[in-house]
Amino acid sequence: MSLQIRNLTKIYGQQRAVNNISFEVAQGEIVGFLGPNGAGKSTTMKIATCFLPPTDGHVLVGGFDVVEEPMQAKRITGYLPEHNPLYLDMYVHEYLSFIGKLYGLSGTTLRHQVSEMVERCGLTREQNKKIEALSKGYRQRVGLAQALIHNPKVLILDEPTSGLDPNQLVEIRKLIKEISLDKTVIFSTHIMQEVQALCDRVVVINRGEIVADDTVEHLLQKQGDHVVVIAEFERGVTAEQLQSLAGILNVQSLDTFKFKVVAERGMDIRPVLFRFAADNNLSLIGLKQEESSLENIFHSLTARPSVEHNEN
Ligand SMILES: Nc1ncnc2c1ncn2[C@@H]1O[C@H](COP(=O)(O)OP(=O)(O)OP(=O)(O)O)[C@@H](O)[C@H]1O
Repeated sequence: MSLQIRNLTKIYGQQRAVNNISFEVAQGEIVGFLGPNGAGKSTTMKIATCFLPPTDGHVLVGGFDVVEEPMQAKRITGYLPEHNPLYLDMYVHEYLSFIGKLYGLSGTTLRHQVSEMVERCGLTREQNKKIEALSKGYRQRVGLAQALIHNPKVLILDEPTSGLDPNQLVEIRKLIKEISLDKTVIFSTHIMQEVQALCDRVVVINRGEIVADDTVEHLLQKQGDHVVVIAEFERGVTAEQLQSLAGILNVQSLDTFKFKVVAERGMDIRPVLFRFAADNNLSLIGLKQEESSLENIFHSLTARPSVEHNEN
C-alpha cells in the first residue's frame, strides 16, 4: 500500500508551513524524510496520519483520502509521533493492550498481537514495568510497538531515533529495518548515517518545499560531478580573486579568509590554489578536498537562511 502526497499545503495563521508538495512512497519502500528544523516534516506527517487537516491538497494512504476516509486510512497506518507521547502511569503490557483495543482488536487476536510486539520490539523483560520506569530507548521501543500493534501496512515515524545513545540508536535502527520488510515506511531524521543505513530513497524538504526526491545513490553521484576543496589563507584574499582562477566554477566564503571552492569533476584544483598563493606571496594554511557525503548534499540543498513565508 502506497502513501501519496498530492499538492499538499498547510498554512498556520500567517505561515505557509508546507507549500504545495507532492511525492509518493511506494509499497515496500523505506523513504527518509529530511529537512532542517521547521522545514515542515512533522506537519506533513500529522496530516498524513489524520491529526491535522490540510489547508489544500490531498494525502492518500493505501488509496484512502485522509480527509474523506480517515477511519479506513487510520486502520492501515502506524504512527510514531515526534516526542513519543505515552501514558507514563500505565504498564507496558497494559498500554499496548489499551492501544490494541482502540484499533478494535480483542480476545485472542489482541493477546497475540501484544505478545508478538513485546517480543519483536525487545520488551519481554520490561513488559511488566510502568512506562515511567523505562529508559528513553525502551520508551522508544514501546512507541514503535504501539505503532505496530494493529499490523499496519504503512508506517509513519517522526524522528524515531532522536535522543538515543549510540548503542540504542543501532538497535532501534535494526528494529526499524526488520519491521519494515513488508511495509511502506516514511521516517524523518536529522541523522545522515541513518538514511544511508535504512533508506531506499530520500525526500528533502526545505522551508515547506521539496528540494530533492531521489535515491541515496543518485544524490551521491550527483554531488560527485563536482570537486569541492576547502581552502584557508592567512590573510588578504577575496572570493572574487579565487573565482577568476581557471577551472573554478564557484567560490563560497565560509569565514574571513576561508572558502569552499567548487570545480568540475576530474580536475584537481589544489595545485592551482597553491600556485595562486605562491604567486601572490600568500600563506595557504589549509587545503582539503571534501569527500562527497549526504551531509554535504543536505547542506547545499538547505543552506539558504531560514526565512519564514508569510501570507501577505
Ligand atoms: N501548531 C502550529 N501553529 C503554528 N505554527 C506551527 C504549528 N506547528 C508547526 N508550526 C510551524 O510550522 C513550521 C514547520 O514546522 P514542523 O514542526 O512541521 O517542522 P519540522 O520539519 O518537523 O521541524 P523539526 O525538525 O524541528 O521537528 C515551523 O515554522 C513551525 O514553527
